[in-house]
Amino acid sequence: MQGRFHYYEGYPLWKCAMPVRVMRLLGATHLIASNAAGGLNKCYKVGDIMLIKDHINMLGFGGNNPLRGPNESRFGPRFPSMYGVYNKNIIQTAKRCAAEEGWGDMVHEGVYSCVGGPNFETIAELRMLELLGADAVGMSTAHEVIIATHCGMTVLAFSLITDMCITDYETDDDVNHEEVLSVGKKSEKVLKPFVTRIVDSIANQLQSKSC
Ligand SMILES: O=P(O)(O)O[C@H]1O[C@H](CO)[C@@H](O)[C@H]1O
Ligand SMILES: Nc1nc2[nH]cnc2c(=O)[nH]1
Repeated sequence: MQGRFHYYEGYPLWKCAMPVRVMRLLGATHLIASNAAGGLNKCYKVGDIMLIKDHINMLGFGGNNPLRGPNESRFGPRFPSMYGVYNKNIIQTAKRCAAEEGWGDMVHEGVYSCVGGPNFETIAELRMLELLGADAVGMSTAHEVIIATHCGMTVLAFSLITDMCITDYETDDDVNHEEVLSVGKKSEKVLKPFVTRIVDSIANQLQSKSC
């Protein structure tokens, strides 16, 4: 997909995530999701990549979930497990691909927190997310991953850290969407070969399994 639908645009979550079900029906078995996110982990730098090992779905705490409503059992069960959603083998594959390209130092593993947006978070909200164990924050991905997991897809997701979240009141720094877009654009030269390598590697693994 080029781009995605967001909750803040006014769509319900099931609609934001519907393209994932379409891809599944077309035969896709794996979802590779990417996003732009603000870095909460102080070890991260702008332009780094965070392989998502787990998420905190802030929208879900309030009962807003893409699976809300009658369960479509042709896709999956009513109460899907969310343990091991982010496939550990593929995370290792992605790390290996990064190391082979010499990008090992800029690739981390962390927890993504999904908020509703469209406003960026307050400093107090960011501090809370940090306390909860989040390493990065954004306004997407969790609902797509829930839908992919429900219908049995294998998931890799990663965040491009486009800005570092501000968690102190003594700064004049600010966050803005232009910065997010510009870091995204600049990182294309890393992200394209990174994803291509991962896809090749997954395809090779699948092929050798089927032999
Ligand atoms: O998560 P993606 O769609 O990559 O984009 C992130 O960047 C936008 C904010 O600048 C928000 O849409 C946020 O979710
Ligand atoms: N703080 C913050 N930075 C971002 N960069 C991209 N998305 C986000 C977000 O949701 N919050």
